[in-house]
Amino acid sequence: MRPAKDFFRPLAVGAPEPLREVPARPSRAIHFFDPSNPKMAAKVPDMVGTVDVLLGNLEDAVKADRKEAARAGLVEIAQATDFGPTQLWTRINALDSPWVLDDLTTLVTEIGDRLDVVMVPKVQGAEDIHYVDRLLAQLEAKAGLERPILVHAILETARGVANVEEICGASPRMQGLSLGPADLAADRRMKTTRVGGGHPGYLVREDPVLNADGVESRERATFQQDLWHYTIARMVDACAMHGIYPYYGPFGDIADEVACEDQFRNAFLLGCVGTWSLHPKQIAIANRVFSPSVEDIRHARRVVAAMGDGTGAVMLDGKMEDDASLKQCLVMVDLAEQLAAVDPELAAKYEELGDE
Ligand SMILES: CC(=O)SCCNC(=O)CCNC(=O)[C@H](O)C(C)(C)COP(=O)(O)OP(=O)(O)OC[C@H]1O[C@@H](n2cnc3c(N)ncnc32)[C@H](O)[C@@H]1OP(=O)(O)O
Ligand SMILES: CC(=O)C(=O)O
Ligand SMILES: [Mg+2]
Repeated sequence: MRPAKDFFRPLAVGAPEPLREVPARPSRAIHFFDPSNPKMAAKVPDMVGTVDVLLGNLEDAVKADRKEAARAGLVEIAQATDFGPTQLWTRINALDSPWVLDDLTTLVTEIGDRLDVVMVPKVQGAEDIHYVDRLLAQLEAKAGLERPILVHAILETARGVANVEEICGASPRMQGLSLGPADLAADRRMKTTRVGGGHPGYLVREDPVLNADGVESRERATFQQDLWHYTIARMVDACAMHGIYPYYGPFGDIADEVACEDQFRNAFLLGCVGTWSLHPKQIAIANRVFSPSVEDIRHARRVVAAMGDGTGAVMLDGKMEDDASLKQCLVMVDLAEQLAAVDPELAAKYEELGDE
Protein backbone atom coordinates (compact mmCIF):
# COMPACT_ATOMS: atom_id res chain seq x y z
CA MET A 1 0.00 0.00 0.00
CA ARG A 2 1.20 3.53 -0.76
CA PRO A 3 1.83 5.66 2.33
CA ALA A 4 -0.82 8.30 2.98
CA LYS A 5 1.44 11.14 1.78
CA ASP A 6 1.67 9.54 -1.68
CA PHE A 7 -1.90 8.31 -2.04
CA PHE A 8 -3.13 11.34 -3.99
CA ARG A 9 0.01 11.81 -6.10
CA PRO A 10 -0.36 11.17 -9.84
CA LEU A 11 1.20 7.83 -10.80
CA ALA A 12 2.83 9.23 -13.95
CA VAL A 13 4.48 12.52 -14.74
CA GLY A 14 1.91 14.70 -16.50
CA ALA A 15 -1.12 12.65 -15.40
CA PRO A 16 -4.04 14.58 -13.85
CA GLU A 17 -4.31 14.93 -10.07
CA PRO A 18 -6.43 12.16 -8.52
CA LEU A 19 -9.77 13.28 -7.09
CA ARG A 20 -10.00 13.69 -3.30
CA GLU A 21 -13.65 12.72 -3.32
CA VAL A 22 -15.64 10.64 -5.79
CA PRO A 23 -18.50 12.78 -7.12
CA ALA A 24 -22.02 11.50 -6.41
CA ARG A 25 -23.27 11.56 -9.98
CA PRO A 26 -26.64 9.93 -10.68
CA SER A 27 -26.11 6.38 -11.93
CA ARG A 28 -29.37 4.56 -11.36
CA ALA A 29 -28.98 2.46 -14.50
CA ILE A 30 -25.69 1.51 -16.14
CA HIS A 31 -26.99 0.49 -19.53
CA PHE A 32 -24.88 -2.10 -21.37
CA PHE A 33 -24.57 -2.15 -25.14
CA ASP A 34 -22.34 -4.10 -27.47
CA PRO A 35 -20.62 -1.52 -29.70
CA SER A 36 -19.98 -4.21 -32.34
CA ASN A 37 -23.72 -4.85 -32.73
CA PRO A 38 -24.95 -2.37 -35.36
CA LYS A 39 -28.57 -2.45 -34.14
CA MET A 40 -27.61 -1.69 -30.56
CA ALA A 41 -25.02 0.88 -31.54
CA ALA A 42 -27.56 2.72 -33.67
CA LYS A 43 -29.83 3.14 -30.63
CA VAL A 44 -27.17 4.73 -28.41
CA PRO A 45 -27.47 8.39 -29.52
CA ASP A 46 -31.23 8.35 -28.86
CA MET A 47 -30.68 6.89 -25.40
CA VAL A 48 -28.62 9.88 -24.28
CA GLY A 49 -30.60 11.74 -21.62
CA THR A 50 -32.90 8.77 -20.94
CA VAL A 51 -30.37 6.87 -18.84
CA ASP A 52 -27.73 7.99 -16.36
CA VAL A 53 -24.89 5.83 -17.73
CA LEU A 54 -24.26 4.28 -21.14
CA LEU A 55 -21.63 1.53 -21.02
CA GLY A 56 -19.86 0.16 -24.07
CA ASN A 57 -19.20 -3.45 -23.15
CA LEU A 58 -16.09 -5.12 -24.52
CA GLU A 59 -15.97 -8.19 -22.23
CA ASP A 60 -18.30 -11.18 -21.80
CA ALA A 61 -21.32 -11.19 -24.16
CA VAL A 62 -19.11 -9.87 -26.98
CA LYS A 63 -17.96 -12.71 -29.19
CA ALA A 64 -14.20 -13.34 -29.33
CA ASP A 65 -14.04 -12.58 -33.03
CA ARG A 66 -15.87 -9.25 -32.45
CA LYS A 67 -13.55 -7.84 -29.76
CA GLU A 68 -11.67 -5.51 -32.13
CA ALA A 69 -14.92 -4.44 -33.78
CA ALA A 70 -16.44 -3.65 -30.38
CA ARG A 71 -13.44 -1.53 -29.36
CA ALA A 72 -13.44 0.34 -32.67
CA GLY A 73 -17.22 0.73 -32.51
CA LEU A 74 -17.00 2.31 -29.07
CA VAL A 75 -14.38 4.79 -30.28
CA GLU A 76 -16.60 5.71 -33.21
CA ILE A 77 -19.73 6.15 -31.07
CA ALA A 78 -17.88 8.18 -28.43
CA GLN A 79 -16.39 10.51 -31.02
CA ALA A 80 -19.69 11.01 -32.84
CA THR A 81 -22.04 11.46 -29.88
CA ASP A 82 -22.70 14.36 -27.54
CA PHE A 83 -23.42 12.60 -24.27
CA GLY A 84 -24.76 15.68 -22.48
CA PRO A 85 -25.69 14.72 -18.91
CA THR A 86 -25.27 10.99 -19.56
CA GLN A 87 -22.01 9.41 -18.43
CA LEU A 88 -19.99 7.19 -20.76
CA TRP A 89 -18.44 4.10 -19.19
CA THR A 90 -16.79 1.02 -20.63
CA ARG A 91 -16.24 -2.53 -19.41
CA ILE A 92 -12.80 -3.65 -20.57
CA ASN A 93 -11.77 -7.24 -21.07
CA ALA A 94 -10.37 -9.20 -18.14
CA LEU A 95 -6.82 -8.44 -17.02
CA ASP A 96 -5.67 -11.95 -18.02
CA SER A 97 -7.10 -11.67 -21.54
CA PRO A 98 -5.18 -10.91 -24.74
CA TRP A 99 -7.39 -7.87 -25.44
CA VAL A 100 -7.20 -5.70 -22.36
CA LEU A 101 -3.95 -3.89 -23.09
CA ASP A 102 -5.26 -2.72 -26.46
CA ASP A 103 -8.62 -1.85 -24.87
CA LEU A 104 -7.01 0.55 -22.41
CA THR A 105 -4.40 1.93 -24.79
CA THR A 106 -6.90 2.65 -27.55
CA LEU A 107 -9.73 3.96 -25.40
CA VAL A 108 -7.69 6.28 -23.20
CA THR A 109 -5.67 7.78 -26.03
CA GLU A 110 -8.59 8.13 -28.47
CA ILE A 111 -11.63 8.87 -26.29
CA GLY A 112 -10.15 9.34 -22.81
CA ASP A 113 -11.61 12.85 -22.58
CA ARG A 114 -15.12 11.37 -22.97
CA LEU A 115 -14.78 8.33 -20.74
CA ASP A 116 -15.93 8.77 -17.16
CA VAL A 117 -15.37 5.31 -15.72
CA VAL A 118 -13.59 2.09 -16.71
CA MET A 119 -15.22 -1.02 -15.31
CA VAL A 120 -12.72 -3.79 -14.60
CA PRO A 121 -14.09 -7.34 -14.48
CA LYS A 122 -13.01 -10.23 -12.25
CA VAL A 123 -10.97 -8.10 -9.86
CA GLN A 124 -9.24 -10.36 -7.34
CA GLY A 125 -7.44 -7.95 -5.08
CA ALA A 126 -5.72 -4.58 -4.72
CA GLU A 127 -2.92 -5.68 -7.09
CA ASP A 128 -5.36 -5.66 -10.03
CA ILE A 129 -6.42 -2.10 -9.26
CA HIS A 130 -2.78 -1.01 -8.84
CA TYR A 131 -1.97 -2.36 -12.31
CA VAL A 132 -4.86 -0.50 -13.95
CA ASP A 133 -4.17 2.63 -11.88
CA ARG A 134 -0.57 3.00 -13.07
CA LEU A 135 -1.37 2.14 -16.67
CA LEU A 136 -4.23 4.65 -16.76
CA ALA A 137 -1.93 7.36 -15.36
CA GLN A 138 0.68 6.67 -18.05
CA LEU A 139 -1.94 6.75 -20.79
CA GLU A 140 -3.66 9.85 -19.41
CA ALA A 141 -0.29 11.64 -19.43
CA LYS A 142 0.36 10.50 -22.99
CA ALA A 143 -3.08 11.68 -24.10
CA GLY A 144 -2.79 14.99 -22.21
CA LEU A 145 -6.00 14.38 -20.26
CA GLU A 146 -7.04 16.96 -17.70
CA ARG A 147 -9.22 14.85 -15.43
CA PRO A 148 -8.63 11.32 -14.15
CA ILE A 149 -10.67 8.40 -15.45
CA LEU A 150 -12.29 6.54 -12.56
CA VAL A 151 -12.29 2.78 -11.98
CA HIS A 152 -15.17 0.50 -11.08
CA ALA A 153 -14.53 -3.12 -10.04
CA ILE A 154 -16.86 -6.06 -10.58
CA LEU A 155 -16.98 -8.42 -7.63
CA GLU A 156 -17.25 -11.80 -9.29
CA THR A 157 -14.75 -14.15 -7.68
CA ALA A 158 -14.60 -15.57 -4.17
CA ARG A 159 -11.16 -14.01 -3.77
CA GLY A 160 -12.51 -10.64 -4.85
CA VAL A 161 -15.24 -10.86 -2.22
CA ALA A 162 -12.70 -11.88 0.43
CA ASN A 163 -10.58 -8.83 -0.52
CA VAL A 164 -13.44 -6.39 -0.99
CA GLU A 165 -12.21 -3.76 1.50
CA GLU A 166 -8.69 -3.60 0.06
CA ILE A 167 -10.10 -3.36 -3.48
CA CYS A 168 -12.24 -0.36 -2.52
CA GLY A 169 -9.29 1.39 -0.90
CA ALA A 170 -6.66 0.53 -3.51
CA SER A 171 -6.71 3.83 -5.40
CA PRO A 172 -8.33 7.27 -5.32
CA ARG A 173 -9.69 6.30 -8.75
CA MET A 174 -12.06 3.76 -7.21
CA GLN A 175 -15.60 4.89 -8.07
CA GLY A 176 -17.57 1.83 -7.02
CA LEU A 177 -18.31 -1.88 -7.13
CA SER A 178 -20.87 -4.02 -8.91
CA LEU A 179 -22.01 -7.51 -8.06
CA GLY A 180 -21.18 -10.06 -10.78
CA PRO A 181 -23.57 -12.86 -9.83
CA ALA A 182 -22.94 -15.14 -12.82
CA ASP A 183 -19.17 -15.44 -12.62
CA LEU A 184 -19.32 -15.30 -8.84
CA ALA A 185 -21.77 -18.20 -8.70
CA ALA A 186 -19.51 -20.24 -10.98
CA ASP A 187 -16.35 -19.37 -9.04
CA ARG A 188 -17.97 -20.27 -5.72
CA ARG A 189 -19.48 -23.43 -7.21
CA MET A 190 -22.93 -22.24 -6.21
CA LYS A 191 -25.66 -24.39 -7.78
CA THR A 192 -27.68 -21.74 -9.56
CA THR A 193 -27.57 -21.36 -13.32
CA ARG A 194 -29.41 -18.00 -13.26
CA VAL A 195 -27.83 -14.61 -13.96
CA GLY A 196 -28.69 -12.85 -10.70
CA GLY A 197 -31.98 -12.96 -8.86
CA GLY A 198 -33.33 -15.48 -6.41
CA HIS A 199 -33.81 -19.22 -6.61
CA PRO A 200 -36.91 -21.19 -5.56
CA GLY A 201 -34.76 -23.76 -3.78
CA TYR A 202 -33.17 -21.19 -1.46
CA LEU A 203 -35.86 -20.81 1.13
CA VAL A 204 -36.93 -21.15 4.73
CA ARG A 205 -40.07 -23.01 5.78
CA GLU A 206 -42.39 -22.13 8.64
CA ASP A 207 -42.81 -24.54 11.51
CA PRO A 208 -45.61 -27.13 11.22
CA VAL A 209 -49.01 -25.73 12.23
CA LEU A 210 -50.78 -28.45 14.24
CA ASN A 211 -54.49 -28.83 14.99
CA ALA A 212 -55.92 -29.89 18.36
CA ASP A 213 -55.14 -33.54 17.51
CA GLY A 214 -51.47 -32.73 16.90
CA VAL A 215 -51.82 -33.24 13.15
CA GLU A 216 -50.49 -30.76 10.60
CA SER A 217 -53.49 -28.61 9.73
CA ARG A 218 -52.24 -27.00 6.55
CA GLU A 219 -49.37 -26.91 4.17
CA ARG A 220 -46.37 -25.08 5.61
CA ALA A 221 -45.58 -21.75 3.98
CA THR A 222 -42.12 -21.25 2.49
CA PHE A 223 -40.31 -17.98 1.94
CA GLN A 224 -37.78 -17.57 -0.81
CA GLN A 225 -34.53 -15.95 0.37
CA ASP A 226 -32.07 -13.72 -1.44
CA LEU A 227 -28.97 -15.61 -2.56
CA TRP A 228 -27.08 -12.32 -2.90
CA HIS A 229 -27.87 -10.67 0.39
CA TYR A 230 -24.53 -11.49 2.04
CA THR A 231 -22.41 -10.29 -0.86
CA ILE A 232 -24.38 -7.09 -1.43
CA ALA A 233 -24.24 -6.25 2.26
CA ARG A 234 -20.44 -6.72 2.28
CA MET A 235 -20.13 -4.55 -0.83
CA VAL A 236 -22.25 -1.80 0.69
CA ASP A 237 -20.17 -1.68 3.88
CA ALA A 238 -16.85 -1.72 2.02
CA CYS A 239 -18.00 1.04 -0.33
CA ALA A 240 -19.45 3.22 2.43
CA MET A 241 -16.23 2.82 4.43
CA HIS A 242 -14.22 4.13 1.46
CA GLY A 243 -16.66 6.79 0.20
CA ILE A 244 -17.41 5.01 -3.06
CA TYR A 245 -20.61 3.58 -4.58
CA PRO A 246 -22.15 0.08 -4.60
CA TYR A 247 -24.34 -1.25 -7.43
CA TYR A 248 -26.36 -4.39 -7.98
CA GLY A 249 -25.44 -5.97 -11.34
CA PRO A 250 -27.20 -7.86 -14.10
CA PHE A 251 -30.65 -9.42 -13.86
CA GLY A 252 -30.64 -11.92 -16.70
CA ASP A 253 -34.32 -12.86 -16.84
CA ILE A 254 -35.26 -10.00 -19.15
CA ALA A 255 -38.88 -11.21 -19.44
CA ASP A 256 -39.48 -11.23 -15.66
CA GLU A 257 -39.85 -7.52 -14.98
CA VAL A 258 -41.51 -8.08 -11.60
CA ALA A 259 -38.69 -10.16 -10.13
CA CYS A 260 -36.17 -7.78 -11.68
CA GLU A 261 -37.82 -4.88 -9.88
CA ASP A 262 -37.81 -6.80 -6.59
CA GLN A 263 -34.13 -7.62 -6.88
CA PHE A 264 -33.26 -4.03 -7.73
CA ARG A 265 -35.37 -2.76 -4.82
CA ASN A 266 -33.65 -5.06 -2.33
CA ALA A 267 -30.32 -3.62 -3.47
CA PHE A 268 -31.66 -0.03 -3.25
CA LEU A 269 -32.95 -0.61 0.29
CA LEU A 270 -29.62 -2.12 1.36
CA GLY A 271 -27.69 0.94 0.14
CA CYS A 272 -26.87 0.45 -3.55
CA VAL A 273 -27.12 3.55 -5.73
CA GLY A 274 -27.87 1.81 -9.01
CA THR A 275 -27.84 -1.32 -11.08
CA TRP A 276 -27.19 -2.63 -14.59
CA SER A 277 -29.62 -2.61 -17.46
CA LEU A 278 -29.05 -5.26 -20.11
CA HIS A 279 -32.11 -4.52 -22.21
CA PRO A 280 -33.76 -1.14 -22.88
CA LYS A 281 -36.82 -2.16 -20.88
CA GLN A 282 -34.75 -2.51 -17.69
CA ILE A 283 -33.84 1.20 -17.75
CA ALA A 284 -37.28 2.36 -16.64
CA ILE A 285 -37.33 -0.26 -13.89
CA ALA A 286 -33.95 0.91 -12.57
CA ASN A 287 -34.84 4.60 -12.78
CA ARG A 288 -38.08 3.95 -10.88
CA VAL A 289 -36.52 1.81 -8.17
CA PHE A 290 -33.36 3.85 -7.55
CA SER A 291 -35.24 7.16 -7.23
CA PRO A 292 -36.76 7.75 -3.78
CA SER A 293 -40.55 7.61 -3.98
CA VAL A 294 -42.63 10.76 -3.58
CA GLU A 295 -44.03 9.26 -0.35
CA ASP A 296 -40.53 8.77 1.05
CA ILE A 297 -39.56 12.33 0.19
CA ARG A 298 -42.77 13.71 1.67
CA HIS A 299 -42.04 11.89 4.92
CA ALA A 300 -38.33 12.79 4.91
CA ARG A 301 -39.08 16.50 4.43
CA ARG A 302 -41.61 16.44 7.27
CA VAL A 303 -39.03 14.90 9.59
CA VAL A 304 -36.42 17.50 8.55
CA ALA A 305 -38.91 20.29 9.25
CA ALA A 306 -40.04 18.80 12.55
CA MET A 307 -36.48 18.30 13.81
CA GLY A 308 -35.61 22.00 13.76
CA ASP A 309 -31.92 22.30 14.71
CA GLY A 310 -31.50 18.54 14.19
CA THR A 311 -31.14 17.52 17.83
CA GLY A 312 -33.51 16.02 20.38
CA ALA A 313 -36.52 13.77 19.84
CA VAL A 314 -40.02 14.48 18.50
CA MET A 315 -43.18 12.47 17.85
CA LEU A 316 -44.51 12.43 14.29
CA ASP A 317 -47.54 10.28 13.39
CA GLY A 318 -46.99 8.27 16.57
CA LYS A 319 -43.36 7.54 15.80
CA MET A 320 -40.20 8.75 17.46
CA GLU A 321 -37.81 10.79 15.32
CA ASP A 322 -34.39 11.93 16.49
CA ASP A 323 -30.89 12.90 15.33
CA ALA A 324 -30.32 9.47 13.76
CA SER A 325 -33.62 9.15 11.91
CA LEU A 326 -33.05 12.70 10.67
CA LYS A 327 -29.79 11.48 9.08
CA GLN A 328 -31.70 8.65 7.40
CA CYS A 329 -34.13 11.20 6.00
CA LEU A 330 -31.32 13.45 4.80
CA VAL A 331 -29.89 10.54 2.76
CA MET A 332 -33.22 10.47 0.89
CA VAL A 333 -33.55 14.23 0.53
CA ASP A 334 -29.97 14.63 -0.75
CA LEU A 335 -30.45 11.82 -3.27
CA ALA A 336 -33.73 13.34 -4.45
CA GLU A 337 -31.98 16.65 -5.05
CA GLN A 338 -29.17 15.05 -7.06
CA LEU A 339 -31.62 13.10 -9.19
CA ALA A 340 -33.98 16.02 -9.70
CA ALA A 341 -31.06 17.98 -11.15
CA VAL A 342 -30.83 15.52 -14.08
CA ASP A 343 -34.38 14.17 -14.29
CA PRO A 344 -37.02 16.89 -14.98
CA GLU A 345 -39.96 14.45 -14.61
CA LEU A 346 -38.78 13.44 -11.18
CA ALA A 347 -38.03 17.07 -10.30
CA ALA A 348 -41.65 17.96 -11.13
CA LYS A 349 -42.97 15.17 -8.90
CA TYR A 350 -40.85 16.26 -5.94
CA GLU A 351 -41.70 19.91 -6.67
CA GLU A 352 -45.44 19.17 -6.49
CA LEU A 353 -44.96 18.28 -2.85
CA GLY A 354 -44.12 21.94 -2.21
CA ASP A 355 -43.75 22.74 1.49
CA GLU A 356 -46.65 20.54 2.64
C1 LIG B 1 -23.21 -11.66 -16.81
C2 LIG B 1 -22.84 -10.39 -17.59
O1 LIG B 1 -21.67 -10.16 -17.90
S1 LIG B 1 -24.09 -9.33 -17.98
C3 LIG B 1 -23.38 -8.11 -19.04
C4 LIG B 1 -23.12 -8.63 -20.43
N1 LIG B 1 -24.35 -8.85 -21.19
C5 LIG B 1 -24.87 -7.88 -21.99
O2 LIG B 1 -24.28 -6.81 -22.09
C6 LIG B 1 -26.13 -8.20 -22.71
C7 LIG B 1 -26.71 -6.95 -23.38
N2 LIG B 1 -28.00 -7.25 -23.96
C8 LIG B 1 -28.13 -8.02 -25.03
O3 LIG B 1 -27.19 -8.54 -25.60
C9 LIG B 1 -29.55 -8.18 -25.57
O4 LIG B 1 -30.43 -7.31 -24.92
C10 LIG B 1 -30.15 -9.62 -25.41
C11 LIG B 1 -29.26 -10.66 -26.14
C12 LIG B 1 -30.25 -10.00 -23.96
C13 LIG B 1 -31.55 -9.60 -26.01
O5 LIG B 1 -31.45 -9.09 -27.30
P1 LIG B 1 -32.64 -9.23 -28.35
O6 LIG B 1 -33.04 -10.69 -28.43
O7 LIG B 1 -32.25 -8.53 -29.62
O8 LIG B 1 -33.78 -8.45 -27.60
P2 LIG B 1 -35.06 -7.79 -28.26
O9 LIG B 1 -35.47 -8.50 -29.51
O10 LIG B 1 -36.10 -7.67 -27.19
O11 LIG B 1 -34.54 -6.33 -28.60
C14 LIG B 1 -35.42 -5.32 -29.04
C15 LIG B 1 -34.60 -4.23 -29.68
O12 LIG B 1 -33.77 -3.64 -28.70
C16 LIG B 1 -32.41 -3.72 -29.10
N3 LIG B 1 -31.62 -3.98 -27.91
C17 LIG B 1 -31.58 -5.10 -27.17
N4 LIG B 1 -30.71 -4.96 -26.15
C18 LIG B 1 -30.20 -3.72 -26.27
C19 LIG B 1 -29.26 -3.01 -25.51
N5 LIG B 1 -28.66 -3.56 -24.46
N6 LIG B 1 -28.97 -1.75 -25.87
C20 LIG B 1 -29.56 -1.19 -26.95
N7 LIG B 1 -30.44 -1.82 -27.72
C21 LIG B 1 -30.77 -3.09 -27.37
C22 LIG B 1 -32.34 -4.86 -30.07
O13 LIG B 1 -31.23 -4.72 -30.94
C23 LIG B 1 -33.67 -4.73 -30.77
O14 LIG B 1 -33.53 -3.73 -31.76
P3 LIG B 1 -34.53 -3.70 -33.06
O15 LIG B 1 -35.89 -3.37 -32.52
O16 LIG B 1 -33.96 -2.60 -33.88
O17 LIG B 1 -34.45 -5.05 -33.69
C1 LIG C 1 -21.83 -9.17 -14.07
C2 LIG C 1 -20.99 -10.24 -14.49
O1 LIG C 1 -20.05 -10.05 -15.22
C3 LIG C 1 -21.30 -11.55 -13.99
O2 LIG C 1 -22.34 -11.71 -13.35
O3 LIG C 1 -20.51 -12.45 -14.24
MG1 LIG D 1 -18.80 -11.71 -15.34
